Amino acid sequence: MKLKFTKMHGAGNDFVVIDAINQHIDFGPEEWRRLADRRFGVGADQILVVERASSPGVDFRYRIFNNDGGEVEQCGNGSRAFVRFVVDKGLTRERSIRVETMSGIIAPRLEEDGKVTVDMGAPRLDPAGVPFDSAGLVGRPQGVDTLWPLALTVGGAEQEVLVSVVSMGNPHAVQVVDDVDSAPVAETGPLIEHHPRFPKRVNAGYMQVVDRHHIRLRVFERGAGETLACGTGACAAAVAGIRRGLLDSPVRVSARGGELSIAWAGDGQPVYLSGPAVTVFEGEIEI
Ligand SMILES: N[C@H](CCC[C@H](N)C(=O)O)C(=O)O
Repeated sequence: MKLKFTKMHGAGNDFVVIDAINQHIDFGPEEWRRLADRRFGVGADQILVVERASSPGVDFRYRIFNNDGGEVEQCGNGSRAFVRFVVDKGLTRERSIRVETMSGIIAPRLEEDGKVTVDMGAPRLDPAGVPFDSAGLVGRPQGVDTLWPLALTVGGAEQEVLVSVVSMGNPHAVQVVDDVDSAPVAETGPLIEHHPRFPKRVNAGYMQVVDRHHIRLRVFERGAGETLACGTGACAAAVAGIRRGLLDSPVRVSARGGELSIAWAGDGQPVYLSGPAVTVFEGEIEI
């Protein structure tokens, strides 16, 4: 079939966005994976599929597929691209939208300056909520957060990495590093992503604290590898840093692809993510 799509990015985290309201899409994981492939398809970190909502009081539903074709619960940068898309396509006249995702309702808002702020909902930090298997592990209390030791085998040598586990609807394991540029993201990112203690795999965050209101962040994403920015990863890192007493809200997050801003008022409160959403080109592909 001929498929119309829009190529977008949020701070360098790139997407293929599909209008599934005006196009009938009946793809499986293989088609999503081929569409996201950077050689055999259009290429993107994630595919975003825009549908009419099925629940009352909600405007849209959007589904998220990683580069590996797997459907996932949440995408922070994607939620901003989604808003830019539905406004630019005239699918809504609203600027504040309630949208249903696999992990619940989020509320993005298109600001006058073109940035988008998203109420990403409240984080979960209990292992069952992530999901994370903490059986037999002794957590290391750090402030009001707990650090969990992950045993990794890197180059044949055993090492232990201490991570905060946070769910933003999707799972994150965040560690503090001295310098993100020299952090072993390529070596340990895949090992953390596939660690047996994360039954649904996990996004691996590497956070460098610049000051109490600023971090540098790299994320090896579940199902996509290292991306230039990760919205939910930025939320998870800011939450972990605030709970550990290392950061104060708001937190400026410098990713390799651009700047994001996170605000969080503490336990049980929603995390607000702000940042850019850019349309790169429109296209059509036979798939
Ligand atoms: N790789 C993520 C989904 C995309 C999240 C990221 N692109 C964002 O902006 O939040 C996962 O498997 O949970």
